[in-house]
Amino acid sequence: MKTHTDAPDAETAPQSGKVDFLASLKLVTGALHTQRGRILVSIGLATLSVLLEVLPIWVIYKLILMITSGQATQSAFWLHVGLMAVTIPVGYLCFGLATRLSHVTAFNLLYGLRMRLARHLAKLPIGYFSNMRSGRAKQTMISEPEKLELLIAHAIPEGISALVSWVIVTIWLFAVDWRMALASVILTPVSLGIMSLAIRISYREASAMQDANVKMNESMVEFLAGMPVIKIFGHTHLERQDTAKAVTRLADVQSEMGRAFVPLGGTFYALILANITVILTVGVWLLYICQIGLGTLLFFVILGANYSTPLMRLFDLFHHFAHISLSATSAREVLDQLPQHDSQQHLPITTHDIVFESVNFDYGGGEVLNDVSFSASAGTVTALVGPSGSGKTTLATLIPRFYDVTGGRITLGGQDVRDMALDQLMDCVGFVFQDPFLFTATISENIRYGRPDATDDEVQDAARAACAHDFIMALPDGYDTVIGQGAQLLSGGERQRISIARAMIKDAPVVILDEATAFTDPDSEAEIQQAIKVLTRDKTLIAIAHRLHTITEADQILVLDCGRITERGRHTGLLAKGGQYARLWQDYTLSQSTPLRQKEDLP
Ligand SMILES: Nc1ncnc2c1ncn2[C@@H]1O[C@H](COP(=O)(O)OP(=O)(O)OP(=O)(O)O)[C@@H](O)[C@H]1O
Repeated sequence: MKTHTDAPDAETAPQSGKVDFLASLKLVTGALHTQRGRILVSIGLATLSVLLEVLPIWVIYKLILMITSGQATQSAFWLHVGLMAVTIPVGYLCFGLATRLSHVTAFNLLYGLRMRLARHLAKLPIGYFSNMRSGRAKQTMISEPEKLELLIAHAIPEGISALVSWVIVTIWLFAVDWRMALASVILTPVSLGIMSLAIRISYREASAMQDANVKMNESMVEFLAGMPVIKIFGHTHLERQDTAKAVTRLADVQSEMGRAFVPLGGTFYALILANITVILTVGVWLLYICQIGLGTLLFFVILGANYSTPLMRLFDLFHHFAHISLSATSAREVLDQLPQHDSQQHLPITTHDIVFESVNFDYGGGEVLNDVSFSASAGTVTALVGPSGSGKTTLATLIPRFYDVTGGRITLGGQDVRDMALDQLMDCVGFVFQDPFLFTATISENIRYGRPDATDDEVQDAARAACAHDFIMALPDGYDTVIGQGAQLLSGGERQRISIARAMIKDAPVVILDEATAFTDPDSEAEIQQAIKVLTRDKTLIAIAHRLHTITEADQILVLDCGRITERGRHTGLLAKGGQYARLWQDYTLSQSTPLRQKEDLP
């Protein structure tokens, strides 16, 4: 029997630490062709803008030549001034248009990449997410793709135009006077050498920097999420938190990078500035020996001094490349994760019984379920009980394939759940989680999540059946009240009832309840039990229960211990047997009648 294994550990998967120089480009090449026209126009405009930037220097050179040779006329003077007056704003206009186009391209590609990541993540097995900390997830989805903006919006148009204009200007300089041109470029090989060393250092440090960044992100998210615990245990001093260590580590890595990088950057800029000294020395000497005129000297002083400006742009862009490539690598690694196997075959199912056949399962750290076999007939109630950690939730989550079994098989209506199309399986199964998750949306949108085409009346009927209608109507905007993070906060019991309403509206033939009444108060528990009876009428119900009085009428009770079924039967039969269930029941009834503090405990 084939098994479909879960994804590798997400904590390590997206962070290989290796820098693939072309990773960023490879990541977007598929989408780049859709934006090819925009990119080419943007590069063309950026190049034109750089050339228009140096054109006024040529105009000044021509003017000086005219004046020094006594050929200057008023009309020629105004023509040249007019040309300068046009080229400067046109150059800026071209640069503005190039930037606008490159940003539109970048945002389109980023949108596409994020959608690709989100769609791909939705296809990955749940195991991938349970190993992923929210700080890292945020980094992969939000911060890392953001860095590609620098590549697409700046590096491609500005980098390519800088390179092109640098080559053109070099040729131009040599065309005017090869000796002066040589003086202008003599320091360039040293500058390029320093640039390549700086890029190599930045590639070496980028990995440590990204790692420190991710750790700080994770730590910050945890720090904020754990604030109530931090406060109650008096750990509010940041110095005592791991967060402080993560922040310090990032600062250390940044300083280390600065220490390695700043001297190189400084030398690079100093050499660029030193260019003028060489040009002036050679130029004044050539002027002195009458080899060049004043116009040529001025031309080289102005153009030669600016000659390295494109190099400075490249230097600024290139030292970000390592970070961009690492971000692209981690996004690539997410996209390379194998999606959960989906047969995409809608198999014929006439009944909705669930059968576990010698099921084994482990999360990767030892067996959690061992040789579990049972059959839950359609329309019956199967209760799972057992000590904490015995594997009840794990067993239940295998049915909708949150994880795939590592041995044996699970069938629904006679079909292996792995052979069914995922959407068919999901249509068959409703799940009420122990800690229900509600989206930041209105209450009716949250309930309608169970069936998007449900009418308002159906949403209200489901809420009534889940005993949620009354408290919803008492909220400021009733069913239109926005709930979730940063909005109207609900109690645990209220959230649970909304999630029951959501499951009710889905009306799936198999329902799994993971301690669905855990947060309900005694007054509403009876009502919710009644609602659950309505929800699960004629359905195959698998219910995990710690509150054992809720499952006394179950058709079968499975007692789990250390991942094995140790007892099975009905409530009365299991009590009469006097085994593990009887002991659990005794402990449960005792805990229900024991006050938090006995009278004799009081001082
Ligand atoms: N995502 C996970 N990754 C690794 N181990 C896990 C994961 N979820 C649960 N486990 C382990 O599997 C075992 C069974 O856990 P499970 O949550 O299924 O037990 P349970 O009987 O439902 O417990 P409880 O009654 O406390 O909810 C435990 O040892 C637990 O630590």
